[in-house]
Amino acid sequence: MESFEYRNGRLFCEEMALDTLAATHGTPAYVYSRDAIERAYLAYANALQGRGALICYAVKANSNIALLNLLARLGAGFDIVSIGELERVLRAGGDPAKVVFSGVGKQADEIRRALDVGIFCFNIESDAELDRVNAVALEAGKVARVSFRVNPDVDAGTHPYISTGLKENKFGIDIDQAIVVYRRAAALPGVDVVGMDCHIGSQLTEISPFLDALERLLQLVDRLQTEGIHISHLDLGGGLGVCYTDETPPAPDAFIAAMLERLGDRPLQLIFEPGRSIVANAGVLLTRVEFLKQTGEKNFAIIDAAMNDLIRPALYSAYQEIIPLSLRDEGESRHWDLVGPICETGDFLGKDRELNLQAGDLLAVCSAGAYGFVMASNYNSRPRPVELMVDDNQVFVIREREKISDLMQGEQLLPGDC
Ligand SMILES: Cc1ncc(COP(=O)(O)O)c(C=O)c1O
Ligand SMILES: N[C@@H](CCCC[NH3+])C(=O)O
Repeated sequence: MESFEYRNGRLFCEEMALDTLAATHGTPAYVYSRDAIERAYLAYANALQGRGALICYAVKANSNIALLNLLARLGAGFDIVSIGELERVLRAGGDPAKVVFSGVGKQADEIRRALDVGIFCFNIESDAELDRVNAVALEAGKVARVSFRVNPDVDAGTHPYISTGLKENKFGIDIDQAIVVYRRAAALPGVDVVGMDCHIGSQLTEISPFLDALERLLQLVDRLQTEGIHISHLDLGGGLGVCYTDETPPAPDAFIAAMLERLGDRPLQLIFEPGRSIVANAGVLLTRVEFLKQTGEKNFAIIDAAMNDLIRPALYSAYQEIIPLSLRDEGESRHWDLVGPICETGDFLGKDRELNLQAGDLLAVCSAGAYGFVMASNYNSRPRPVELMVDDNQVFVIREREKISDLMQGEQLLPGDC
């Protein structure tokens, strides 16, 4: 996390000391570094320069409109999976002509809205979805540009819950059946077949599964070409991993170079849909130690952030580093389970972490920029945290901390007489 570093024992995000932010804005708090986000995006953009490629940031990873706006200003396109995500992109100044629409269950009103604003392409995931897109487009007097998400049946070597490119997964169209769907689509009047896409999983730390998938897709592109079905773009999805602890995923430029080498001079426009690799290490979750509780068995540090704020540890047993905002010379380190106040045994952000702790200490849960706030909930009626964006020595509140009154918004008591 290059944009986060210790200076004289205090953890900084760019030019802002994080303990100062915690004092001003409270905890738990998500903090993002503008510089880190921009650098991560530019790593892709620079590696693809001159190729006419589209980098469609996967909005699901972190959908705050301030962050989307930063990426839109750099020229990013967006990968969306719902109309809510599309409206965020539009609100953030994103260009609809650079939007791809993924997801297995697009609804008719979502398709209609996406057609209205003129998105780049629908990434279709089934035969039935093709019929729906075709019907909605005809009804609207439009032609939808479509790509088919092919499931290439490759093992991404990642956590089973975030692996998506195996035959047993719900995603995409079986590569062996895809040709039939392409043929059918080519004859439908409401769609224009332009692309092929895949996304084989998330947090991949090796290049080889991507290359395997690409190989299989290219064979299909060639086969379609012999039948007169011309594919003009190839969307290779997202999935590049990041370092949470000791993983060594390829850097975006090495990953892109490997893909480009395999593609050679084929006249295919390339699309990527990175999410995690743009934002994960650009964010931290700040939390405060409320109590230390030592049982005969274990040492628990009860913190003010919980599984509702960051669910990855509970959901995937994901490991995220937890570090102090201020380093301490005196006292001794012990092994702690860092647990939240929620009434669930699974409510932990870290287990067995060696830390020198006292009650009141401030901590940062690292690599929290992706799949952090977006997966937060109000479980146990806990307001969701504030989101802050640091830009050099300035800080901006990009989403206010929720208030207790927000929690009951839209709820109604039953009439007194029933
Ligand atoms: C279709 C699609 N594209 C892109 C992404 C982004 O993936 P990642 O955050 O791993 O880059 C996802 C999520 O896994 C996805 O489902
Ligand atoms: N939410 C997951 C990744 C899922 C990716 C979405 N397709 C995570 O936190 O790792």
